Amino acid sequence: MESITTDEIRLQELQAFDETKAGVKGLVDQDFTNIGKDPNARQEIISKVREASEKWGFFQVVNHGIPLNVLQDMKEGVLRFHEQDTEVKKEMYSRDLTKPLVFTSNFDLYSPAPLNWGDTFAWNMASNATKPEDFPVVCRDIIPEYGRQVMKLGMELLELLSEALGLDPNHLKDMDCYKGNMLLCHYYPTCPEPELTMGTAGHCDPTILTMLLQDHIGGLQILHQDKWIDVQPIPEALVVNIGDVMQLITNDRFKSAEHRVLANNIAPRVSIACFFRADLRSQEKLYGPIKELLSDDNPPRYRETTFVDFVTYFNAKGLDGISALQHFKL
Ligand SMILES: O=C(O)CCC(=O)C(=O)O
Ligand SMILES: [Fe+2]
Repeated sequence: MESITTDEIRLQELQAFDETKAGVKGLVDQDFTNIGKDPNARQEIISKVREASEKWGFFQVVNHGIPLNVLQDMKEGVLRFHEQDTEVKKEMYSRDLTKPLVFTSNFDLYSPAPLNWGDTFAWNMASNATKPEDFPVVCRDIIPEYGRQVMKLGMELLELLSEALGLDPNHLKDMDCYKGNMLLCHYYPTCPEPELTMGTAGHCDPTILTMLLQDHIGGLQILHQDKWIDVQPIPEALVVNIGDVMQLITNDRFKSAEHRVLANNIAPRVSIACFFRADLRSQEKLYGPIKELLSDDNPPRYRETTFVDFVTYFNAKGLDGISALQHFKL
């Protein structure tokens, strides 16, 4: 099996935090040197991934093999895109998120939920309709390069997560959990009255998993045991969170963690989310609790759905604070 051979991976569990300040105090730092060379090291990573996915639904990965300069260039490229003149950006403006490349604002503009303070440039990575010259000139090289690297790392993670569930390493990949991936390049402008709104209101992701690169500004928080906890920026880290569809197919074993982004009046913030999901154009594949994980003591808690039905329901509902999973419960 292909595995990480040269790069160390350390997972930083969001484990110890200062409850009084509701911030992450000491991240427990696990050194995963030799993941590819040493089977014991790999097993140790798998057990850390399992623990974090069951308990938090969130973890940060460092020494993952994506070079720091690629992460840096990506954040700068996305900032350059969003800081262009509106006249330039409006060429790409659309509310149709199925297009290969779109610039949009408030995906849930017409839903009843409150509006969020942010814009997004989205790339449907699976669409082979995107030609290199279609990418905006200010980030033409870095977006596909980052996309390639984050996909590669994500495929490794799908293997680790499959193994963490006691399944064959290829199980999640064989379920096509990556064939409709989307890269969401967010920009949260400085907000004059941040107490009146949110960058992104509390939500879980309509994904299998999400891999997020955030800049140094901060504002991302996760809800854990009724407290909002800051996910402090680490320049070389990627934040991984379990999505709703992963919670559904693991029959609640892995947790889809609610998270939000605060608006701020200090500086604009950039983040890039890679949504791992199945191809939304496919109406055939059904996603329900994985049979191998079920037993008499663990009967299915959700009905089967197509990925597109899940996402359509999620988008129509908007970020109203109610889990989309409720709708799919048996
Ligand atoms: O901007 C962030 O840090 C998070 C974005 C997010 O939650 C999302 O794209 O689903
Ligand atoms: Fe999210």
